[in-house]
Amino acid sequence: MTSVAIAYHSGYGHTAVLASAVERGALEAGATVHLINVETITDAQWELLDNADAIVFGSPTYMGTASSAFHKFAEDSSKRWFTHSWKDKLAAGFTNSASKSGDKLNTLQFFTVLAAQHGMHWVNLGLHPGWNTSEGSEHDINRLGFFLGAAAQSNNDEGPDQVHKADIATAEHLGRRVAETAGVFARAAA
Ligand SMILES: Cc1cc2nc3c(=O)[nH]c(=O)nc-3n(C[C@H](O)[C@H](O)[C@H](O)COP(=O)(O)O)c2cc1C
Repeated sequence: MTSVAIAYHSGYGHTAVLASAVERGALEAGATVHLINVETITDAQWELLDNADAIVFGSPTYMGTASSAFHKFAEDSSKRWFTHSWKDKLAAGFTNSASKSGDKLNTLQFFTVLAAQHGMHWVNLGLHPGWNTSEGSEHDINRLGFFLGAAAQSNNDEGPDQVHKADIATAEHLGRRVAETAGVFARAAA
């Protein structure tokens, strides 16, 4: 069985809803999943990351990049960088912000650079863009048309219970895809 860890931060709960969706998707695909809030990460949870086949990074987009709590986690991960202990794990990512764009791409790109610094292999979203034809709608999966990872948009005046269903479905897809890809890598290595 493959192991997927989700290392995420959420200041106000919206990104946490997406983290749970990634978890559901990975569970559906048969992985063992560990959901880890990086703001309160413990030594035991660092070990779960060390033992995972894949780590999915998740953060809200704050001021055009990942949150400061996520950046602290990224800096703290430099201890693993020294020993290359996350090398050849899979990595993927998701983010959420109030605006349709909101500069979320920069957050996903930051995750890819973090993954590359660790020598990890990036798993992209693997979906065509939704909501980009006359017959498309905001209910399409991948409605915001990202490729690098799962991106969500949550209105500033609504709570986590209103996170868009299409964005939740997109995050579930990412979880499934990461778990399935981890299975492919595990079989190839066996
Ligand atoms: C400090 C701060 C900076 C933000 N910067 C952005 C931004 O750059 N782009 C954007 O679209 N939304 C921005 N937002 C809105 C958040 O991304 C949005 O409220 C998101 O749903 C918060 O996720 P969370 O509930 O998981 O913390 C910002 C919010 C805060 C608190």
